[in-house]
Amino acid sequence: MSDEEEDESGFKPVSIQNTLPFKTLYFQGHEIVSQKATYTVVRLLGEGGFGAVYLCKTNKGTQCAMKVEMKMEKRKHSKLKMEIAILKLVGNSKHFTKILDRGKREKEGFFFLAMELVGKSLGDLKADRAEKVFSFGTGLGVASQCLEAVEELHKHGFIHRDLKPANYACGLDDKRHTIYILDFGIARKYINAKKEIKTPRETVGFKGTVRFAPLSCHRNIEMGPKDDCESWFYLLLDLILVGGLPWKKLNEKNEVLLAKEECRKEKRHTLYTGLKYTVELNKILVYIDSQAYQDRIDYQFIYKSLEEACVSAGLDIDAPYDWENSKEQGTSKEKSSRSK
Ligand SMILES: Nc1ncnc2c1ncn2[C@@H]1O[C@H](COP(=O)(O)OP(=O)(O)OP(=O)(O)O)[C@@H](O)[C@H]1O
Repeated sequence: MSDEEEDESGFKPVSIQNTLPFKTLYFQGHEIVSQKATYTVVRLLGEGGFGAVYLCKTNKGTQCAMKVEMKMEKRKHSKLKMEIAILKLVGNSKHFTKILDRGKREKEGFFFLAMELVGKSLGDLKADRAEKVFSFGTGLGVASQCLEAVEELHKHGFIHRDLKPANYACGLDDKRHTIYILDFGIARKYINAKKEIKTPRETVGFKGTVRFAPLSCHRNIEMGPKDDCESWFYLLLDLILVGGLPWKKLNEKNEVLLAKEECRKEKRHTLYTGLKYTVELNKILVYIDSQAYQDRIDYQFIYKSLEEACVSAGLDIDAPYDWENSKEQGTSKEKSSRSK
């Protein structure tokens, strides 16, 4: 992420009036007042390295998710600033949460983003299942929507670089069949001001999550749209493989790289352990692996292959998802915090 990109965010914070220090936001009932609304913290939804996401209630009686990030002098790049820039750019796109409000508290040093509240993450939804994976039909249907979100992001000149089940969630109420993409903290612009693909840098540091990282990331090579597609493919397998990805139990980056490389050769079959309908899935991986940094992705080919895999299995890719068949509703971590 370059400084030039940070400037492109167009982030114009609105100052909010509140004098309580950042840490008190952790308490239920704490109020954040902006020019638009008063937000009351209901509960913590999740915490990251530099901030947290809260479930908030507005003075108009609606609910929203509020992401708060500490402003750190030493950090060059604000993750939240990047998230706001991307959400602004994609506008009302189906797979992205809408921005409701945003601002900055200069004195206490934090930024906030109030956004549309969504439901549980794919990681949490999967954990709710007895077998800890989705059914084949749900997995492929959900993965297809996950790719639509990535396609939209790529269309706007960004790559995500951290695709994984925890960074996607289902919607609430009548949006339970819609998948949302979250967390653009390490996204990168791969298109320059002239709308050309940026010249790849000679070497790039590791970014993202080891389990879902593409080969290029392990090898310190510049990532492009096809690398997001590779991470997306690991995500798809993670949603449906009962034993998880073959490198699930490995922690060391180089061991994981080796396992990913082996799955391209003699150990190909270990990628699909327990799956019955693998021809179309393997066709997708062959296609992704044939792409280079600068290539334009044929997303339609991938959607079509997913549909064909469902047809082979006698399933409808648009059928209701596993969680739509259960009555349970709720935002991320709600279940675990209720059961504590
Ligand atoms: N709009 C939203 N509605 C409901 N829950 C959300 C929303 N946005 C994020 N969350 C939840 O909040 C938690 C933290 O979200 P997210 O990963 O975006 O935060 P983060 O601080 O960037 O985390 P990290 O630093 O680990 O990447 C996750 O459990 C996520 O599902």
